[in-house]
Amino acid sequence: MDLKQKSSHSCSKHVHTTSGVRMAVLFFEALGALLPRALCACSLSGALCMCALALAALLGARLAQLLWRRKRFSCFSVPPQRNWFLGHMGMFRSDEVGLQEVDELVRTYHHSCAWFLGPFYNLVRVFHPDYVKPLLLASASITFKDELFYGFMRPWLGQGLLLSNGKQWSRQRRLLTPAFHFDILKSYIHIFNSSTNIMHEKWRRLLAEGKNDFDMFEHVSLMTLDSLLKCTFSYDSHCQEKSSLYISAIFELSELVVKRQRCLLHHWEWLYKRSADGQRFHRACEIVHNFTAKVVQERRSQFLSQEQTESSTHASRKRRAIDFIEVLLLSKDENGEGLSNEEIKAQADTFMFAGHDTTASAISWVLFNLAMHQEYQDRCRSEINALLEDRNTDELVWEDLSNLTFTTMCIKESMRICPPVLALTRYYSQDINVPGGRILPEGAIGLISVYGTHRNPDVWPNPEVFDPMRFDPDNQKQRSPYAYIPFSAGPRNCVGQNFAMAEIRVVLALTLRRFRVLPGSRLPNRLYLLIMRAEGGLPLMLEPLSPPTS
Ligand code: HEM
Repeated sequence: MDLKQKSSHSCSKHVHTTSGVRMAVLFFEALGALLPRALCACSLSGALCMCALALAALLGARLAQLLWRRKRFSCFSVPPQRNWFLGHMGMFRSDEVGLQEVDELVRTYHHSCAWFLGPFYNLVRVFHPDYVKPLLLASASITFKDELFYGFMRPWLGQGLLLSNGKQWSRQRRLLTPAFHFDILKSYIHIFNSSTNIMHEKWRRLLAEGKNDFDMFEHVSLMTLDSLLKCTFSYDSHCQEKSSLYISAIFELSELVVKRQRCLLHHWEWLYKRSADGQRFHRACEIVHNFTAKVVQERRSQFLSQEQTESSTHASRKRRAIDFIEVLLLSKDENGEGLSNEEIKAQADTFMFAGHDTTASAISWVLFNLAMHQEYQDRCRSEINALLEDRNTDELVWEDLSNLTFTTMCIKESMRICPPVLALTRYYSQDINVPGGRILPEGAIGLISVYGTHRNPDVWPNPEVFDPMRFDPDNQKQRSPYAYIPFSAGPRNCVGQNFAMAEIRVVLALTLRRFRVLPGSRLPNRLYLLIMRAEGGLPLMLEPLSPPTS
C-alpha cells in the first residue's frame, strides 16, 4: 500500500495548532519570573502565598511546554494512552503478551506511531522499511545513541564502539573494522568447532545420565561465551564445564541493565548507587573491568616483548589465530596513533557484551524453529551430511560455510521471526523527514522496531509462518534492504555480523549432524529483554544420531 496515501496528517499543520501552547508557556514563565520580585515587598503570609503561586506558574509552564512538545508529534498516530500526563508509561510489557501487542500495533498503524513515556521522553516507533531507512541512514554527526536505552550500559562498556558517538565513533570504527576481516575470521572457525564439540560432549553425558530436557539458552550461552573469550583474549575459561566469577558477572550485568531501564526511580543515579541492585551492578562491573584490565595489560607487555624477538614474524603470526586484542594492539589511525589501554578495554568489554548473548539467542531460536519444523531440519541435515560425506573428520572449514545454502536460509528466516535484537533507538539532533510528509522532530527518540519490521504484514505475507523460502535469492529481489535488519543497517550496522553468521552456521551444522532436535516439555513464552529470550528458559529435547554411513 502507498504510504503517502495512508498519511492522514501533515506535520506542517502543527505549526498553527502549537502557537497557542507556546504562548501559554511564555505566559507561565513570565509569571514565574515576576512573582519572586513582587515577594520582596510583601508580608510573611503574602510571601508564602506568592511562593505557592510562583511554583504553580513554573509547573504550569513545564506542563504547557510538555503539551507543546507533544504537539510536534501530531503527524503520527498515537495509540490509546494511560492519560495525557503519563502517556504510555508502564504500558510496554516485556513478555509474550507484550510482543503480541507489538504485532497488533503493526497491524493497526502499518508504519509508525508516537509513544510518550510520561512527561520526559517522546518516542516515534517505526516498523516499516520506508521509515526505517531514513532513521538508520541519517548522518552519524546528527545521530546519537540515546541515554534512555544505552546510558545504563555506559559504566560497564565505557566509550566502546557500541556506545560512542560522532568523531570518536568514526575513528574507532575505522580502527576496529580490520579485526573482522575474513582473513582473521577464518582462523576462528577451528575455535567454533571445538567449543561446539565441548557442548556436544556435555549433552551426550547428560543424555547418558537420563536427562533430556535441555534449556537451550543456558547451554548455548555458555558455548558462545567460551568461543568469544578464546577469540577476544585467547583465554580458555573452561566456562562450559565449571563456573567462573567473570562469566557470572557478565550474566548479572546484562540482567541488571534491563532491570534498571524498567524501574523509573532507578534512572536517578543517586538513588541507584545506594540500592541493592546498584551495588550488585557496581561489584559486577569491578569484576569484569579487573579481568579485562589484567588481560590487556598482560597482552600488551607480551606483545612488546614478542615484537623484539624473531618469533613474532608475520609468518609465525599467520600460523596461529590472531585474537581481537592483538588486532587492536596493532591498529593505528592515519596519524600513526594506536588505541590506548582504556580504549582497548572498552572494545573488549563491548565485544563480550554485544557478541555472546545475541549469537546465543540466534542459535537457540533457530534450533527451536527447526524442532517445530522437522521437514526443514531434515533438509538441513541432508545438506550438511552431503557436504561432509567423503571426509574422515567432522571439522568444518571456512570454505564449507558458503555451501550451507538451505541451512543459511533457515538461519535468516529464524532471525526474521525471532530477531535477537528486538529494537534499536536513536536520538536525533535535527528534524528527520520520513514518508508521508511527516517529521521526526529534533530531540525525539526514534525507536526502530526490528521485531515489528520483520513482522509487518505489508512487507512479509503471513509473517508468523516460518518459511525459509523467503530467503531464496529469487524471492529476495523485490524486498527493500531495510525490511530485514537483524544486524541493523547503515553506518552503525553490526561490525560482528560475519563473525556471528560463521559461528551460527558451524554450531547449527554440527548439531544437526549429530542430534535430532525435538520440541521440549512445554512451548516457550518469548521475553522482550535486551535480546529475545524465553521465559523460564527454552526447553528442547535431543536425540543422538549415529554418524551417517556412506
Ligand atoms: C546474531 C548475533 C548478533 C546480532 C543479531 C547482532 C546485532 C547487532 C545490532 C542490531 C547492532 C546495532 C545496535 C545499535 O545500533 O544499537 C549491533 C551492533 C554491534 N555489534 Fe552486533 N550482533 C550480533 C553479534 C555480534 C558479535 C559476534 C559481535 C562482536 C564480536 C558484535 C559486535 C557489535 C558491535 C561492536 C556493535 C556496535 C557497532 C557500531 O555501533 O559501530 N555483534 N549488533
